Amino acid sequence: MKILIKDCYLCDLLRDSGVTTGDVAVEGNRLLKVGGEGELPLGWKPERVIDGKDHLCLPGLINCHTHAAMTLLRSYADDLPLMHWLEKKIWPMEARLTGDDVYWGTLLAIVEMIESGTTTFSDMYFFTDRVAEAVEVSGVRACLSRGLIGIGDSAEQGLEESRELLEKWQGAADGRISIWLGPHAPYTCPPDFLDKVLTLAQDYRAGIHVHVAETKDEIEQIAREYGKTPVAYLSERGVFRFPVLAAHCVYLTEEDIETLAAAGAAVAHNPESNMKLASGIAPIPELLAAGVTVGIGTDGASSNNNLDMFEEMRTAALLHKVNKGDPQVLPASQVLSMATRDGARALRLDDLGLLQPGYKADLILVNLNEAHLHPRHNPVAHMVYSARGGDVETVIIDGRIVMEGRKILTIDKERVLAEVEERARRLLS
Ligand SMILES: N[C@@H](CCSC[C@H]1O[C@@H](n2cnc3c(=O)[nH]cnc32)[C@H](O)[C@@H]1O)C(=O)O
Ligand SMILES: [Zn+2]
Repeated sequence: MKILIKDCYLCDLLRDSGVTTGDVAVEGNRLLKVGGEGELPLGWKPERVIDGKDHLCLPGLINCHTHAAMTLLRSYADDLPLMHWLEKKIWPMEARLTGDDVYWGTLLAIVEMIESGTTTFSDMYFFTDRVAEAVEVSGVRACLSRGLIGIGDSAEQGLEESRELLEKWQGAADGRISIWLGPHAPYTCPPDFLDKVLTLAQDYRAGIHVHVAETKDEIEQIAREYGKTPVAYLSERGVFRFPVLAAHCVYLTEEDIETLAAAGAAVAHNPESNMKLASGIAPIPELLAAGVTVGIGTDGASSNNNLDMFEEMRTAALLHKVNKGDPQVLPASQVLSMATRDGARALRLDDLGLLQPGYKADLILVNLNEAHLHPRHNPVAHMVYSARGGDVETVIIDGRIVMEGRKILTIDKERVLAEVEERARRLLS
């Protein structure tokens, strides 16, 4: 479809040159014209015109790390440290989830994400074929991995399911779905199991999405078992020969940071999950200084407890300022870039995360007609420090209008809420 958004505010994150106003033209799933950049062919006529006045147009936000269906476990187990939370609460409950539960829980997450301006998410969960179905019907973009745990009896099954996903879903839904491999963490993936994961990565040229160095416990456990850091353990197995998305990276040595930088690995920073589980503070300024690509993620809704990337941006900025005792750390434009352009790079999605002609048409319109977004001294800073997910008015993904006037057009939201309520009740009984 040909869409013209008229007279919106635009910011150029590439040049950080402030905010201008102009039109945005979309044709098919691509941006054709953005403000003064790009050309409309002679006689080009839009099929849809959207009034962009008093709205800021941004690239869709990219949630680099989540477990979407964990919306089902939102506030089921709070105020616990990671290992206790996982082993005593979450994993026993997850063992009861069915494929249908995961489908509806994922749809709930997608509703929440679209309503708060997220157009792409990177997921690690199970029943991933059902996650893919939810992505397909909802119109969102996603990188999906089947979480792989190498201890216990589901190890081989997880590998087999990953192979099936790579065969069936890689590039599916008009290219909106990518499949990654998801070895859960160093402490759940012994060396011989990691080797099998890497063989699969080699065969299918797939990337690796893994939790790394999340807690002090993990550092101690991996040191006890292997005499090295989690990053060194993964490195020695050859994990960093592949595209890597490393979630958390809270505890890193200088050498670990060098390893990540040299390998071109990307980090998914999840400040709210790290704060809520009291895991610690990731050395994000150090990673950025070393040239590592850092995206932002919410982690699952059971350790956050929402999927609002506006909140996550604000938390990221504030956390590192107070931690370093330096308000100049992580300025707003850099944080917005982490949630858009850098997120796209972390997920190895080309032509995404910037408003530039030729890029994929994933964009959001944020309504600036709210008290907390006035006056408009600096709309970019507003996005990080003042805006909320609920300010997002319109969402376009892959050139398709997925939400307009805050109404989601692809999913029956009432049905999703009802299904999830009923399933959550059954899970507890
Ligand atoms: N449990 C699955 C495989 C793992 S999927 C990804 C897993 O990561 C878990 N998870 C969620 N948040 C975190 C976190 O912050 N750190 C480590 N694991 C997490 C989540 O509960 C889920 O079990 C199975 O039975 O096959
Ligand atoms: Zn996680």
